[in-house]
Amino acid sequence: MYELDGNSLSDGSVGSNKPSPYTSDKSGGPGLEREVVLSWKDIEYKVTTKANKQTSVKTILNSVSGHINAGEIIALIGSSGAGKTTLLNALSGRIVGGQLTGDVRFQGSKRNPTSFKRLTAYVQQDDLMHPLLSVEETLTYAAKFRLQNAAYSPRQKAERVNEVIRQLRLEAARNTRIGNAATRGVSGGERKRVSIGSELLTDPKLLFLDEPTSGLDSNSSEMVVELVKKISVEQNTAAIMTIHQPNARIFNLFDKVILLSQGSVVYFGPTSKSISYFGSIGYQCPIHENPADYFVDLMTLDYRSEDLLAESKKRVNNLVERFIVYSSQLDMHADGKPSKPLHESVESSYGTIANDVGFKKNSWVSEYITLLRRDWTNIYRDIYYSTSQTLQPIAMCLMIGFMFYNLKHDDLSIQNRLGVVYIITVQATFPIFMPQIALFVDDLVIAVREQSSASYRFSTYYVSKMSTYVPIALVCNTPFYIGVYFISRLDFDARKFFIGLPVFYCQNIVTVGLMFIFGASIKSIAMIYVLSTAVITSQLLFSGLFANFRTVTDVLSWVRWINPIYYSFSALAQNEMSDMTFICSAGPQCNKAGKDVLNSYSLDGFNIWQDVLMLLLNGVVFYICGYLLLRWKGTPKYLWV
Ligand SMILES: Nc1ncnc2c1ncn2[C@@H]1O[C@H](COP(=O)(O)OP(=O)(O)OP(=O)(O)O)[C@@H](O)[C@H]1O
Repeated sequence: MYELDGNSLSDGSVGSNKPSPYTSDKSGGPGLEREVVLSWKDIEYKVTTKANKQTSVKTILNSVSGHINAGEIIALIGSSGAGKTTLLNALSGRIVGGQLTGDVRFQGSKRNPTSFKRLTAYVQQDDLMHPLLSVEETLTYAAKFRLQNAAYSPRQKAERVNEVIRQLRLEAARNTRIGNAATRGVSGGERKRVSIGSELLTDPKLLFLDEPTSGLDSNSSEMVVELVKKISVEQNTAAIMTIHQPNARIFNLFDKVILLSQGSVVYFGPTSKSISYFGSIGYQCPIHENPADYFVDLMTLDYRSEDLLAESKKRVNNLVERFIVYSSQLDMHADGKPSKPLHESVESSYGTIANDVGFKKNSWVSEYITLLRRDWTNIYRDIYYSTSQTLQPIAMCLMIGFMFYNLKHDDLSIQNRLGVVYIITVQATFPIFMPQIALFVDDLVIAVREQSSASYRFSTYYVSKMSTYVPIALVCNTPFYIGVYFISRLDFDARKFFIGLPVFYCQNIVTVGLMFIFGASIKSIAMIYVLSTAVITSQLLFSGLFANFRTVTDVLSWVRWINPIYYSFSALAQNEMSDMTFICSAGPQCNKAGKDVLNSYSLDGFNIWQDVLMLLLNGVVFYICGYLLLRWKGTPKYLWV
C-alpha cells in the first residue's frame, strides 16, 4: 500500500526502512488494529479516444494503490481532470466503458457486486431526488426501499429515519420539500445532507461521496465533512470523498488524503503528515498558506506558456517519482525483504465476508405499493402537470364539440364525422405522450440512481409507472370523449358509445406504451421530442384519412399494418358510420351508405374487433419493448476488478 503510516515522517526524513503498513495497519493508534474496509492495488484505467480520425489510448488512472480502514475518512484531492471521480467510480464499482485493470478488495475479498452495492453507498454529486417530496418523505421512501422488511418493522424504519434526521441535523427542514429550480425547497447544504442521509439509512460500511461540498459555502461544506467524519467515527464506518481545494479547517478533518495528479498518486497518507512529507522532498508549504491549495498548485499543469507547461510537467513527474520511491521503501521490512502486501494479507484474516452477506429482497408487492404511493404523491403535487392534464381535454372537447356542433345526417356530415373521429384518435396521442414523456425522463434518472444501489426491481418500477400513467390518461381523456360525443352529436346509440369509448381507451394505453419505448431508450428529451413527433406524425399520416391505401405505393402501404392509429381510426370510423345512411343535401334525391364511404376510404380492411385486436397487439409489443429497453439501458455495464 503506498501510504505513509502515522510515524514514518516523525523524524522528518523520507524513506527510512520501517515495518510495512501492508502487513499491519495501526493507524488507529498504538495497539489498535483497524479493519481494512477496502483496499485497491495497481488500478489502471484507460480509454480509447478519437481526434482528427486518429485513435489513441488515454491513461486516466495510473497504477493507483491504497486502502481505507474502518472509522476513517479519506479526501481525494487533485486539480480538475486529475482523475478523482474516475478513481471514486472505479473503487465504488461504477465505471462504464474503457479498460479497467488492477485489484480491489472489500473486507479482504474480491467484491461481489450485489453485496458490495448493498453494503456500501454512493452519494452522487447531483442530488437527484423527487423535488415535491419533503425531507422526511424522501428519507422514508428510501428506508422503505432499502431496509429489509424482514429485519425492520415499519416502526423501526420510521425510527431509523428519525435517527438519520437527528444525526444530520435536519429537524428544522423535516417537512420542507426538496424543491428544484421551479419550486423553492431546502437549502443546498440541507439538500446534500438529505442525499447523504438517504445513503446512511442502511448503515453502509463504506460511503463514497463525489464532491459533496461543491456549490456549498464554507460553513455548509465544513458541516457536511464534519458530519461524515462524526458518523465514521461513531459507527466505525469509512468514507472516501472527492473534494475541490478544501479550506485548511476542512482539510484537517480528514484522516488521510490521496493527492492525484494526471491519474497518478502524488501522496497517500495521513493528512497530518502531508506537509512534512512535501517539506522533506523540497516543497515546503508556506506557514500561512492553505495546504490543500498549495498541493493542488504543485500538482497542476500550467498551460499559460510552453515554458511554464514544461516546468510544471517536470515538477509533477518528480512528485510522482518521489512518491513511488518512498512507497517502495515502505514496502520493505527492516531486513530489506519485501513485505506481504496488506491487500493480500487482509484476505486471510477476513475470508469471504463480502461474498457471504445474504440479502432478502423486499417482496414485489411491497415494492410496488411503495412506488405507486410515491408516484401518485408526486403527480398529485405537481400542480402544473395535473392542471394541464385536466384542463387540456376539457378545452379541446369544447373546441372540437362546437366546431362540429350537432352533426346532421346529410352527406356534408361525412367529412365532419370522419374529422371528429380522427381528432378523437389524435387526442389519445400527442396530448398524452408529450407531458408524460417529460415526467418519465425526469423520473427515470432518479430510478437509475436508485437502481445502482439495488433499491427495487425494474419490474416493480415499470408496473408502477404503468399503473400511474395509464389511469391518468384514461381519467383525464374521458370527459373529452363524452363531451365531444354529445356536443357534436355523433350517432346517438348507446351501443356505439360504449364500443367507441374502449377503443379510445385502447389508443391511450398504446400511446403510453410508445412513450415508454422512447423514454427508456433515449436520454435526451430534445431528441425524444424530435423523433417522437416524427413517428407519431407519420402514424397520423398513415391513418387512412389523408391518403387512400389503394393509391399508396407498395413500398409504404405496409406501414398501416404496424400503425396503431390506423386501427383505432378504422375501428372508430366503422363504429360510427358502418350502419348509417347519409341523405344528399342538394341535387337529385340520393342516399349514401356509410359502408360505401368506409370502403371508399379503405377503412374496412378489418372489422372493428379485428382492429381492436391488432391495436392491442401493437400495445403488447410496445410494452414488452419498453420493459426490455428499460432493463437494458437502465442497467449500466459496470466494470469490476
Ligand atoms: N470515458 C472517458 N473518455 C475520455 N476521457 C475520459 C473518460 N472518463 C474520464 N475522462 C477524462 O479523464 C480525466 C479525469 O476525469 P475525472 O472526471 O476523473 O476528473 P476529476 O479529477 O474528477 O475532475 P473534476 O474535478 O473536474 O470533476 C479528464 O480529463 C476526463 O476528461
